[in-house]
Amino acid sequence: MNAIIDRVKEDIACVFERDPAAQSVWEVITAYPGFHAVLIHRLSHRCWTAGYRWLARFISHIARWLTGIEIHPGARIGRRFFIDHGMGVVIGETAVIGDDCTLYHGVTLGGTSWKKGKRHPTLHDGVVVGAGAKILGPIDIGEGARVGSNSVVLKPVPAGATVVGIPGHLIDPNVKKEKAEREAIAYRMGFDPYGAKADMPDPVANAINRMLDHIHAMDQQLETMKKALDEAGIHYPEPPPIPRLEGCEIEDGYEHEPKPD
Ligand SMILES: CC(=O)SCCNC(=O)CCNC(=O)[C@H](O)C(C)(C)COP(=O)(O)OP(=O)(O)OC[C@H]1O[C@@H](n2cnc3c(N)ncnc32)[C@H](O)[C@@H]1OP(=O)(O)O
Ligand SMILES: N[C@@H](CO)C(=O)O
Repeated sequence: MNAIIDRVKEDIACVFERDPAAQSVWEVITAYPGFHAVLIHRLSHRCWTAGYRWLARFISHIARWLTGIEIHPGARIGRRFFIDHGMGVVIGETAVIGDDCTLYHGVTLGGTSWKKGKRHPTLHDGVVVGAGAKILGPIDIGEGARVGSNSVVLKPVPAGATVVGIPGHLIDPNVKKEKAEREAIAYRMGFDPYGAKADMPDPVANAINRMLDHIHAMDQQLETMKKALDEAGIHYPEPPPIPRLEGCEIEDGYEHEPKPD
């Protein structure tokens, strides 16, 4: 019994970690359909595994009425699972969800086949699935991966990756890094990197972009040379650290000044 209470406490605590709108424990207990759905699923799943299959289905059907969230009682769900908002979430029979996963409303963990057997996705620990996303088929979504809202994901996603779009494609971390760098430089020079329209080229931005391309090419050449020297066992003096501006935050290895509102 204590173990059950501890789990419920965890289910409540994780809402505060992942929803800035959460006000109080009383609010979570009384007004969070995702919390209700998970609680009822834990009961229906027990009935399912104990062989009371109709009862399990009936309980999950009642939960669907109450919350707008449909979780098949056969689905295996880990600890601290949070469904925010919840309406329209559908989780199939053979879905497996690890610990600390989060779903938003409208998410489907669905199948693409009419054959029995494993046909729904497996979400590893810490996966976040954005509103309206559909993950279809017996595919693995790796630990800590993020699925963008409204994506349709049909292929496995590696741990830590972010996937967006239809069909889902991975966001290239290098492209993201480069974008952050361009933004940081643009803000430092006092202009909005999103201000210039595509049909009105900005000569300053173009000049900076060309400089950045050049710096990237040099970076890559230096990396290749360092690697070759390392492989050949040739020692070289460590380069001095890159000077950082005071007060800047470092993210992804780049300096960021606070963005203007
Ligand atoms: C009431 C409520 O608030 S309910 C809460 C609803 N919120 C959600 O469902 C959150 C889901 N989160 C997302 O969709 C996020 O966009 C994430 C996690 C996929 C990506 O976030 P970040 O890693 O910060 O990526 P970032 O915003 O820098 O975008 C990277 C690229 O992906 C694109 N992108 C981001 N999200 C999506 C999406 N859902 N679909 C298509 N493209 C997307 C961006 O446009 C950008 O492309 P660009 O480099 O060509 O400009
Ligand atoms: N509940 C989350 C998403 O809507 C927030 O308020 O940010």
